[in-house]
Amino acid sequence: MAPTKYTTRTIPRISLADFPTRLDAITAQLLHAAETDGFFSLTDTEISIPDINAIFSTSKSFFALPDAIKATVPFTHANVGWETRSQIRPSTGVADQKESYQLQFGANMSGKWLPDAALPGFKPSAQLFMQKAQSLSEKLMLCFARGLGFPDDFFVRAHDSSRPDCQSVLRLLHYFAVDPAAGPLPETYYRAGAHADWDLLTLLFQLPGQSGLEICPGREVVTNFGMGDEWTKVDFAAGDIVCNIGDLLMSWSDDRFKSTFHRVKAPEEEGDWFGPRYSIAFFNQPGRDWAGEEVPDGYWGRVYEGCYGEEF
Ligand SMILES: O=C(O)CCC(=O)C(=O)O
Ligand SMILES: [Fe+2]
Repeated sequence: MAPTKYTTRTIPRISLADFPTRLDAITAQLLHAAETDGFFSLTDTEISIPDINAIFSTSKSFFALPDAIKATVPFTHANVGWETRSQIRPSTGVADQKESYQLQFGANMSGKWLPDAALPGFKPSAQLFMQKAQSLSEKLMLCFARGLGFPDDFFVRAHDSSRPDCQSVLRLLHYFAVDPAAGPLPETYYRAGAHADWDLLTLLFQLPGQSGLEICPGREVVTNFGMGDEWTKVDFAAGDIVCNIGDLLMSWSDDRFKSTFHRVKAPEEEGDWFGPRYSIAFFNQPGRDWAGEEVPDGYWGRVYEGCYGEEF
């Protein structure tokens, strides 16, 4: 594989400490990050390192099950369930080298939880973490709504997790180990091929040492999916939550905020992480019945078509 060209970009690290009293300052920092590289990391959030460790051990216990059991909760296009080596990215034309299990809050999960006997405690642990991710996301939604001059609860209502048709997703991810002795990997082998997320906003939980996440901001992309452009390895401290703007917030902000290409590169160079890689994404996606009726006057004409809940 042609070696990747790397460049340094500073990914802002934003503290959410004293959120209610520092709301304006935090909003200004979030807006700056959203307007530049579209990626930032959060520290001092309500999600603690023990919370993150707990969900990673819950996730690992799921992936350790035999495929025959995981296959009893198969992926469907409602974006729930388990898949393995099946997500084909337009950037690579082949499936990502991973398995994932997608969980939602609402009716789409019917039949997609394993029975408790198969994995005791999995469902309450996952649901508790989803509530925490939702609550943190709502803080960011408030800031972005203010920044855009929308009503404070504009994004929160569209992404309300109590809507029966809420589409937000917790995605547990497991990228397979690579044997460094097995020789060079095929050119198309990525753990996750380059893509932008199509949601409002993504929270990414990563384990220190399990590198691979890289970004390439859209305004600097001149080759297909940025494959030949300069990438930046995402660095983060233990407990930090890496966040990125999705296509929906880019469109709702009239392109002011940037949805950025990112990928998980296959390990190939010294210093890369060849072992199994676990990560967790929380995708904020509007309820299927949300139809944009709450967009403030004067704003709607500038927002792209095709960003109603049903179309996601
Ligand atoms: O695993 C990661 O670090 C990134 C995952 C990701 O970008 C995605 O699932 O959309
Ligand atoms: Fe992504």
